[in-house]
Amino acid sequence: MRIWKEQGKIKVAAPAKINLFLEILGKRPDGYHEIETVMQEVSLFDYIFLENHEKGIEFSCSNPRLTTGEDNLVLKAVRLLQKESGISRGVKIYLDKKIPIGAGLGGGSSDAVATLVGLNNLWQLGYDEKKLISLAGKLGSDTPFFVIGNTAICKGRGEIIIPYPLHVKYNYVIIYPKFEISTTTVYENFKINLTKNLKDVNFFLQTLLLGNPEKLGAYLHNRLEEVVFRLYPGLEKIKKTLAEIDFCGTLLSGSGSALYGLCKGGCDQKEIEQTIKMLNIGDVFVVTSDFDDTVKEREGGRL
Ligand SMILES: C[C@](O)(CO)[C@H](O)COP(=O)(O)OP(=O)(O)OC[C@H]1O[C@@H](n2ccc(N)nc2=O)[C@H](O)[C@@H]1O
Ligand SMILES: Nc1ncnc2c1ncn2[C@@H]1O[C@H](COP(=O)(O)OP(=O)(O)OP(=O)(O)O)[C@@H](O)[C@H]1O
Repeated sequence: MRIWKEQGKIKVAAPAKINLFLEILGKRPDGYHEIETVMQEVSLFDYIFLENHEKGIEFSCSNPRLTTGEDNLVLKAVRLLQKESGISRGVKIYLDKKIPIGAGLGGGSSDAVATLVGLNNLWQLGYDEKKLISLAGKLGSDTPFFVIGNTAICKGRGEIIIPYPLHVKYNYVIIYPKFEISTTTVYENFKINLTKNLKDVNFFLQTLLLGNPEKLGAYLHNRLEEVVFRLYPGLEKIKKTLAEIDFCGTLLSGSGSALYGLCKGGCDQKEIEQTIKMLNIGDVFVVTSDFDDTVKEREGGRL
């Protein structure tokens, strides 16, 4: 999370994530699926602005299509912290929504963690990373990852985080076909086939460390693709169209609907962006895995 003060308000940048690898190991007694996934933060952000407010909780959002009721993950995070800390002080929150909704990019989960981090600072709670991870785990399966961010292996239902710091940079182009997919629906329709040859995350991780996209492309893996493409055949067509573009590999992120292409070293991302925009298959986002200094400066450092 990148957090800083701007005009007396606390501003938190909430990054999106993509899944570079996702394997489903089985179904758990609690109804969730046991997964092994490699998540990567990318430079596409929502922004959360927080300031003290004497009149209770005031929440607004730049995207009118997104609920600002109690079912918004930002408010779920506020309620959780109020209960946990016993603080009933008011707060005014504005969500500048840029991450596509229901896209498999973790936007809601990232906003929830950005709210936890922002309030931890505003209310001077002094919660450490371990505490924030535990709180985030109460808000969803993808949420704990965003406390650590960068690159991480996530296990369990996704709440067990193993940081996997990379010192190499990869560039991606994300395509959002402008429709939401329910994560619940996807998992409910997934058919556990235990005979299927499960992919080995360790081999993927060794390749990831090399920093060679030409090598990594063939090892991108998302076990949810088969069920998502069965439910939404149009997405498989988009993936095939993207495969004709000069990427090292293309993959669905999470439960979709967003797909992404892994760019070759030294490729012209802006040119690729223009090419895809002409295909008119969705919104296009050019992103990177390494928020270099300019991005950090633009997004702010830690308070
Ligand atoms: C698809 C991924 O985005 C990959 O990163 C995540 O696994 C989903 O994470 P998430 O959106 O935070 O998921 P949650 O909001 O916790 O769960 C939504 C629904 O997805 C299903 N679910 C989620 C995670 C998981 N490991 N197994 C599941 O079966 C459950 O039906 C759950 O009710
Ligand atoms: N702050 C929020 N931002 C986005 N979606 C939110 C938010 N709060 C609640 N939601 C709801 O959560 C659902 C999933 O939103 P989100 O954008 O996180 O999906 P996603 O990117 O597919 O997430 P994941 O990759 O974790 O499955 C949507 O139905 C949306 O209405």
